[in-house]
Amino acid sequence: MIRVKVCGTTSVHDAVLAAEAGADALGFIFAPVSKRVVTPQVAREAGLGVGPTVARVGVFLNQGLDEVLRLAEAARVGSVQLHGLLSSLYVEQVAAYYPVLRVVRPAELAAEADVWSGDPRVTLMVDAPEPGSGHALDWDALRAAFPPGAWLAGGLGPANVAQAIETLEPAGVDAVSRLETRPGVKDLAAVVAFVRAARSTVGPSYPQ
Ligand SMILES: O=C(O)c1ccccc1N[C@@H]1O[C@H](COP(=O)(O)O)[C@@H](O)[C@H]1O
Repeated sequence: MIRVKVCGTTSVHDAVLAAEAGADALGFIFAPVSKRVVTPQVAREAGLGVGPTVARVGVFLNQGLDEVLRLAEAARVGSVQLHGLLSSLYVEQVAAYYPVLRVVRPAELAAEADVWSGDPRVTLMVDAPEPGSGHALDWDALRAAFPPGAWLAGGLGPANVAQAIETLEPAGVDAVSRLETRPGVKDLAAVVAFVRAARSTVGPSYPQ
């Protein structure tokens, strides 16, 4: 079944709404440059508010290893999502502590898929070059290179997520900017519609 992640959660209130809407995972952005940055304390409280079945993911952009591990621990997230220009060694070091969603641009996909193929600690997520911008990718152009088991992000929302899933059969989808009334504040109707639209698809045809 397709996994649905709602990213950019900045309050306990929005975390609970997304969980009740059926999200499998919530993303908490710890990149200081983001308009959706959240403190580890709020992320931790939000995690306690949604119960044990909703995964919590810490999201980072070009941040040092110590900072990633410190914030992830303080927030009690279960996995981390790594954006940016990062060496394989760095990703390995983080993966020694947390399962990693390694975010790559379409141009980097083939090389990164080679590096991480068969490594259960690292799952690829394909996103637009500027994370959190709401720009959708050209899914048809990605079709040949999209690896089984990879996740998809980039400009996904209620109106296009089903089409994206049907085209690429990702293992999971992730969105933020099309699910907001303003940066960092969730639009409940959009979150509900996004989860529903993603679930309306049949999901990946390969074994998970
Ligand atoms: O949204 C942000 O501000 C952000 C900042 C730093 C790293 C990641 C960020 N968001 C991620 O962007 C993608 C897709 O966003 P969108 O749906 O296209 O707006 C998603 O993976 C977010 O986790």
